[in-house]
Amino acid sequence: MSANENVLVGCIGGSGLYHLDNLTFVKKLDITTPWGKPSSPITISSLPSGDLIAFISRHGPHHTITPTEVPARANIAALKHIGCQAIVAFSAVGSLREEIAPGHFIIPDQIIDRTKGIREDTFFRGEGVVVHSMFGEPFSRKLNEFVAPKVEKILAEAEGNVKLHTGKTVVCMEGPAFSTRAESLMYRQWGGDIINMSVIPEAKLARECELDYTLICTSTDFDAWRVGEAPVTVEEVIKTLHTNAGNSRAVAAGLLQDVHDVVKEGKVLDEIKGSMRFACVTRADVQPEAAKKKFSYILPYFE
Ligand SMILES: CSC[C@H]1O[C@H](OP(=O)(O)O)[C@H](O)[C@@H]1O
Ligand SMILES: Nc1ncnc2[nH]cnc12
Repeated sequence: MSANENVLVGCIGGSGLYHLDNLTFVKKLDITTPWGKPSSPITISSLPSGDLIAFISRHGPHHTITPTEVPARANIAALKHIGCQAIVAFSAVGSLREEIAPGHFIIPDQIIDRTKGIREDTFFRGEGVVVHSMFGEPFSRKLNEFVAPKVEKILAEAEGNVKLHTGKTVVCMEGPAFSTRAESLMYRQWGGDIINMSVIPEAKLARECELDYTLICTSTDFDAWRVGEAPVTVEEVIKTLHTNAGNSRAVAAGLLQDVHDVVKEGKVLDEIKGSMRFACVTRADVQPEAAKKKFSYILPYFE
């Protein structure tokens, strides 16, 4: 790669966001990880400065992968393996709150996991090695705090003066069907503010790889909780998806250089980097060699 240096920042695009703007294409990487192939080839592009950014389309370039089937382990492992230290992911979400209107942006800081246990949500299962990552704060607090004011400023300058909400809780459901009214109302009582189908296991796997992970969400609908109004449909989601994707591209274009720079300086990494060093309960001398080799793809402690 005609690199200024490594690819330090990975970007994952969600529904409606299948490419980024204001970048110069460098190459596509067709990687196979020990956990299979990512959702899409990884597009490596350069920012105007020459610094490199990696991009993966979560549901594939033509949206052919369901939320349950997203190869999240391969996506995260591939980004880690090529040198990424931080991930800026995007997601289209439903709103569980009156004040979060379609079109608004949200950077959540908590997750309620309502997936059904059918997704591969850890690198450490079936390998004879027991690892427990810390996940009390599922997003990178420092990266969230770094990006929020920048996103707010970019949105204030964008058409429509789009609002940004921070400090919210995202519910992650299995799908693919949307929630029932009863579920939607229950999520509100639980403290959920927005809902999607993709933050789990992405956030867990990013943590297992010691990646700083932030999720920039765009609201597309009011889910199913508003009594007297029709529950969400794909038709409704698609109505706002296009505008939201345009705004997400503007956010990415205005944000990624700053994220790259702060990651390069090591400023946002001091909490999560190193967090897996003592997460393994299984003694090194009883860890199977094959497992160690596999894990060395994503973490230095198994080398
Ligand atoms: C198209 S509506 C449901 C779908 O949209 C969101 O995808 P993503 O998070 O990748 O933007 C949501 O999580 C569901 O997968
Ligand atoms: N209402 C909703 N529920 C789950 N995921 C979504 N993505 C966009 N809107 C959604």
